[in-house]
Amino acid sequence: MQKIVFVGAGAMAEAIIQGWIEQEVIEANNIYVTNRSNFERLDYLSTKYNVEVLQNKDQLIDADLIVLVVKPKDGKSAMKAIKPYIAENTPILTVMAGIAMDTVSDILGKRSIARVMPNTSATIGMSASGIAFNEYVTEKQKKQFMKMLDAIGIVIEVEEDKLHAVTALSGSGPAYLYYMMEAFEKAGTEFGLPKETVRKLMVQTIAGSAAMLDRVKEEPNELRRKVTSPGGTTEAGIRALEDHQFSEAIFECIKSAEARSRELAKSE
Ligand SMILES: NC(=O)C1=CN([C@@H]2O[C@H](COP(=O)(O)OP(=O)(O)OC[C@H]3O[C@@H](n4cnc5c(N)ncnc54)[C@H](OP(=O)(O)O)[C@@H]3O)[C@@H](O)[C@H]2O)C=CC1
Ligand SMILES: O=C(O)[C@@H]1CCC=N1
Repeated sequence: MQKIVFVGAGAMAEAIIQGWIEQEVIEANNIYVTNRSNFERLDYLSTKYNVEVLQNKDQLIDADLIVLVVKPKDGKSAMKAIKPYIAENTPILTVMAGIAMDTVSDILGKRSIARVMPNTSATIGMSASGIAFNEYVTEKQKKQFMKMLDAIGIVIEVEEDKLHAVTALSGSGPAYLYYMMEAFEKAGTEFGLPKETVRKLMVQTIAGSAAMLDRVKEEPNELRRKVTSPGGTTEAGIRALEDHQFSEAIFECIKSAEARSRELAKSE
């Protein structure tokens, strides 16, 4: 990849840019960034990561890849604005939640399109991404896309329709876990521990539990059973979670996010 242009320069663009640079997917000076109007933000990215700022749209013509990473509501206008300047066969990687690849090709023309749902842990090479491809993506391009996404975490190919579920689970997922951390920190400090102590204990507990699930190949309920002594503390804690409909709350969380992703797809 010689030249990648990011259309959109917000949180997710930065996460991917940082990940690609750190994982040496592409050299910083081959990455170009553009946005709608926030020039300070472009300055910040160019100073922090040594990426180039797109000076005018004529520079889109020789891009090897265009990454669309604007909010879904801005997707159509962003695509219409670049359409007259891009080459006929430049592949597109769209990171926009809820916008179908058909919508992208309706505006930008028939071409190779990959649609990915990463998450912000791409920043540290730990994204969990789902990806779908349209019919114009060649096997060679598919391999290239998979390699690029693999460099910033793990990537799993799914049918495009299933990206709504991926968005609800792993796209939004970091926010749920940060929300849970906020609750642990609030509870832990109320019981007399310094916030920093609670953070260290819980970060390690979450990382350790995730690593156990990944490595020991046992089901979550089996691992849970091994922690739960009859009549002990864990049992008391789990009972309180059940009393407060923990499983139902998680189900509603995923259901609401998945439904919202579908709504966004309809409204765009
Ligand atoms: N944040 C996350 O955790 C994840 C986000 N996503 C998806 O990534 C996309 C971007 O999200 P995020 O980075 O959080 O959003 P941000 O609001 O942080 O960034 C949006 C960017 O889009 C730019 N923009 C808006 N309109 C245009 C336009 N017409 N032309 C060029 N650039 C434009 C904005 O520029 P300006 O500031 O100048 O207005 C800004 O740089 C969304 O579709 C989201 O669904 C996917 C997975 C995870
Ligand atoms: O909240 C959102 O809409 C985006 C998609 C996944 C994470 N953030």
